[in-house]
Amino acid sequence: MEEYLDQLNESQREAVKYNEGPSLVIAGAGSGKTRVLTYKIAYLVHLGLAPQSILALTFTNKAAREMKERIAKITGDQTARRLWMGTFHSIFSRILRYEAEHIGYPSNFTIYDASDSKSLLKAIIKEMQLDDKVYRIGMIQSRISNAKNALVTWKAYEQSKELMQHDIDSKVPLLREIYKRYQNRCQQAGAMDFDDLLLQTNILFRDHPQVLEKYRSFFQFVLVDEYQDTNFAQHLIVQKLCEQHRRICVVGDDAQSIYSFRGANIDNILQFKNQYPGCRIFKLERNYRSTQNIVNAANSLIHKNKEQIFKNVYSEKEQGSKVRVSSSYSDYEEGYAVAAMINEMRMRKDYDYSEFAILYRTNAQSRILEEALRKRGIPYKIYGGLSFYQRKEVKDVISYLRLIVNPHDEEAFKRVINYPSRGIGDTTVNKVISAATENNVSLWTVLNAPIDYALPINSGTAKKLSDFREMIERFIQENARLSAEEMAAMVVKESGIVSTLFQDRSVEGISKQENLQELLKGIAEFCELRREEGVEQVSLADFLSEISLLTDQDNDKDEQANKVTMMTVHAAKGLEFRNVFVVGLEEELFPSSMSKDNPRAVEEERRLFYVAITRAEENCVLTYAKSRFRNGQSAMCSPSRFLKDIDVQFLELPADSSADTFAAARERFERPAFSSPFQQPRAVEKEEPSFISPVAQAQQRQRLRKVETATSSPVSSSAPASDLSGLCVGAKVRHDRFGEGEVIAIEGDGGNAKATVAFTHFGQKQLLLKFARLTIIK
Ligand SMILES: Nc1ncnc2c1ncn2[C@@H]1O[C@H](COP(=O)(O)OP(=O)(O)OP(=O)(O)O)[C@@H](O)[C@H]1O
Ligand SMILES: [Mg+2]
Repeated sequence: MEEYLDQLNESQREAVKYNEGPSLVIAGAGSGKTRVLTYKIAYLVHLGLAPQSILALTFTNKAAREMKERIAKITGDQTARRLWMGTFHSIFSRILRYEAEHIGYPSNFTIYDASDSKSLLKAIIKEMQLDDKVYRIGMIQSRISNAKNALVTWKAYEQSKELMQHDIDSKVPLLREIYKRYQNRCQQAGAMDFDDLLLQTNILFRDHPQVLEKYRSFFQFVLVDEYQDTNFAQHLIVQKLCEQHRRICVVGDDAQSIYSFRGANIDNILQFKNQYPGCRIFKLERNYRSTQNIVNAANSLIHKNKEQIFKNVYSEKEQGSKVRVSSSYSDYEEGYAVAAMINEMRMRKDYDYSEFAILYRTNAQSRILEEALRKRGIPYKIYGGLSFYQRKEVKDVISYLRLIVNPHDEEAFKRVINYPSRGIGDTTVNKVISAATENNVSLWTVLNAPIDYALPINSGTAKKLSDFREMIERFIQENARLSAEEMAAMVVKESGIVSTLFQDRSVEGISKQENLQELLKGIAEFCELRREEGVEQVSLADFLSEISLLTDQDNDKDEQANKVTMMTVHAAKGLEFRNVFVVGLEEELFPSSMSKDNPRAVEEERRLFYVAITRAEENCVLTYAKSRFRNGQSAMCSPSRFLKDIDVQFLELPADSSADTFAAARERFERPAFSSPFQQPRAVEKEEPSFISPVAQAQQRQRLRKVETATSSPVSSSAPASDLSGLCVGAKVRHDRFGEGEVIAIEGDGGNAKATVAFTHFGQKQLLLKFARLTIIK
């Protein structure tokens, strides 16, 4: 019965079978940590532990799903389904729904997503008449979030002298008042934001020992994946559940701790053995994911970090290709080069598109890459960015559904009170909000008794408000007997959404209609799935709680599709692909400009790069561009310092830089910024991406030209190389991308002729005339 354990190596098997106390598996990427966790769960079930008494916490819903599928293969479906397995947020939101009454929330509480929180904060800052350039939403949101993840409630915040001083020093003395109002408003609306799910669980366990006791004895075994990225709030929940029975197993890798900006604390894993004296520590050394070259390249990189637990990681797979470094002239060319390489690699070996991933540091990089893939006809899917449920037309419908389940939901209320337009203007809505705030009640409560709350409105407006209220009440009544899909169909019809949306015959309008249909289809499929699981009446509340916790990594509408995956490195944690491109390896981008001067932050960026490289099984390509369009202008960039951290013997460098010249460039990088060869104004020299065969290069050049003539993107031009015979120093010229400027020097001749031009908006650039496509204007 235990033959599945043969699929593990000796150290993994030992870690799985150890069952005499707390254990920690700490090991490098790809060494089978997640696999150990998965098999350990199956093993525990075989030992006789009831599956519902096992709690397994993962970093994404996707990881939980994959683990469950794997376990189901060993233990059977029925068993796997009963496990408590999911992200911290999804598991504890479930528990909070059962226990909501203890902490003053309704069990049908709404979960505010980041944009709901933002919208509420915006409203509060406006009501308090604060300057939103000083009280910047993003900053306020992250400071409140950090406070919550450190378990600082608004009351504790208000009483803390240190925090008060910190706020005064950073010129936002009223932050604590914002936090207080925000929290009160969430409470009035019966809503929790993501961070509340962890904070409120902690409050629940702290203030209600009998509840804690119940879950302590309920969860007989607790397992946590990616433990290095837990924050204080998560860490404490786990500790509370396990400190008595000590049946806990966590796995992680300090070298992959990449979420400190969200309060993750690497000490949680480093201190584990002190917290659970006598705990067994298992180390796994063999990497099963990647070729030797990839593992060695990643090792040589991470060893540059000062703070780390030393680990020996090796691969017994083939040596494989070296990690390739490719440079491009610009971010646009980087995109084309990646697309060309994907096609080339597919020609050489029969890879599916789904076996490629493009990883970037920031979501903003995806647009240019997408454009390049689209032009090459390469199918792709993007994780993160604006998810389906964030699109306006989809979120509008969802807001109706949220209001039906919880009519006190303020953000949902504000979205739909005048959508579709029913003549209820902002002035009226603001009156409702003021009355609600003054009386500490929800907007819905005011709507139900406008006279009691002395709402200053005329009879016409009063009628419109009461029509809206009646409609929502009717929906609420129907919701008691209809399924989620029937309810959604009724809402879009009777609220007037369908007739409003379907009047719009523009391309945009049609795409909105399609999204609406897609949403209805999604709800129907969800109901169908639940019915198959035996749920008779699938409620709206079920559907909403399912979608409210989808994370960036869960955009799996076309998970099975044969498409290239595009995502941030953060989102790629724990995943693996045969071929990985890590793009934008430039200073100011990777490491990011925010981290570059802070040694600890640079170490975290280096860990992030380590995560990126170690996703690759067979091929890993690292690319950088020499110029990139950022903040409205094209700027020169230098290759990332991390490229020189990798031992050169595991790299294949660009054709334009032999190992030596590359090393020289890297050395120069250490000197003042302007001395880097890549920062000199060598702007428009074209360079082909490296290591593509000459034939492919020629084809690519031809295709690039075709693409350039076919598009109107800022980098391209439809003008053929111009007649520059009259070009002289002092001439006024126009360039497609850089605009107007004056020639200040000309040197070289024939194909090598270059002009130095001082552009009005882009500064001085040296241009290779055969490519530059300048027009003389004076
Ligand atoms: N003993 C083994 N035999 C065969 N394949 C294995 C073995 N152990 C792990 N693998 C495979 O190696 C790959 C990496 O394993 P896994 O994802 O569990 O590593 P990990 O340590 O969790 O990596 P990460 O640090 O990136 O999360 C997976 O494809 C896994 O199935
Ligand atoms: Mg893993």
